Amino acid sequence: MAEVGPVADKVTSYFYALLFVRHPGLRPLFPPAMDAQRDRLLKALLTAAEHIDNTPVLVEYLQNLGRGHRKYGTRAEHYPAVGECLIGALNKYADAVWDADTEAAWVRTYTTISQVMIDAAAADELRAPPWWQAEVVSHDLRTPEVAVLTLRPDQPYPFRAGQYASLETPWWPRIWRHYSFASAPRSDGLLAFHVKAVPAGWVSNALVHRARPGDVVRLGPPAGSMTVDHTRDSGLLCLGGGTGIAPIKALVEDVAEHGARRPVEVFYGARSNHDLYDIDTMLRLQQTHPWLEVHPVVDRDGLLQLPDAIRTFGPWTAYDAYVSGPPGMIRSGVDALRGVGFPAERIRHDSVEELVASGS
Ligand SMILES: NC(=O)C1=CN([C@@H]2O[C@H](COP(=O)(O)OP(=O)(O)OC[C@H]3O[C@@H](n4cnc5c(N)ncnc54)[C@H](O)[C@@H]3O)[C@@H](O)[C@H]2O)C=CC1
Repeated sequence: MAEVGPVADKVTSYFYALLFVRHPGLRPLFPPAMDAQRDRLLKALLTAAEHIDNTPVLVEYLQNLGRGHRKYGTRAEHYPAVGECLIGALNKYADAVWDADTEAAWVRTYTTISQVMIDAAAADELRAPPWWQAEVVSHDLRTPEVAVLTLRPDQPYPFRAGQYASLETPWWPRIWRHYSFASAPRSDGLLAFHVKAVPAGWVSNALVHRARPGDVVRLGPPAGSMTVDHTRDSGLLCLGGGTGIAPIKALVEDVAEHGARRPVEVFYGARSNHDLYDIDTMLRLQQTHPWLEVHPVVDRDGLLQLPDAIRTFGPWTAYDAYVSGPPGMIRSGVDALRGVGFPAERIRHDSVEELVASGS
């Protein structure tokens, strides 16, 4: 991987060129514009390499990836074609260090990775569709850029509070973006998402400015491990920045449904009062649940940012932490939590790489 890093862009461009020339039938499985897709392949490889010594984490990551690939129409027989082109591209750009042993090691690695993905997809096929269709049943514009959407899936959609789904709109076929569920599973089966239209964000702009009740989107399977362990009785320290409050609200509902009296402290950060678009809901939840404290944190010209706020409260020794929001906030939130003594294994958040890829 060390040789590949500096020429990563070239490797991925060459890989896709090889793939589409040798296997033109696979082109329709990919989005028309390939820029974000190029990054994704490499991110997946780097994530796999990063966790190579932690088998359970790696296997779970790959299983999720395998299940998630069903919605693209990926089948088991596509994997060898991809592997052959990937190894062709690596060979070309890591020429200086490439020999028969290197090739054999990559073939072994790729075969193992793809087998885990293929097996997970096959197991998933027995219990879930590759994707769900979901109708927009309400669309509530909370600020000029933020909409809260409620969707009705065409069949039951099982998920856990704190997870996210990939979503494709009819206006940008084959372009999928991740959004966290903004509610715990509901008895009426409806799903809620908070979406902020970001500059040049095709999917987010379509969802905020174009989607209306009656429109139908597609959802991939649920993913993500920012979930509550109900076997523990530790408190929850939650940092939600901007639309990152969505999964935090879902976690609060989840704790409420489990009836446990664990303390939950929510720090809800925004750039201005106006951007605290869901504060009324959070304060209503606080009124209903004596174990819940909600602290709005509004940026003061960058002087007090959301992660700084946790230093003024505490101690947090009996808490697990949940962090959700823009990638920069997650990074500084994790730093701040480590700074006040949180061990890494008690901090949960979604992958920053996924968020960077999905923030549009
Ligand atoms: N599961 C998750 O982690 C979720 C993440 N998101 C992400 O949250 C983001 C929401 O964007 P906006 O509402 O525009 O947020 P924003 O840019 O308005 O920021 C929200 C809050 O985070 C703080 N913040 C932002 N950057 C920071 C940094 N580098 N260091 C410290 N604090 C920082 C701000 O001060 C503010 O309090 C999107 O990128 C979206 O993808 C949204 C939903 C769920």
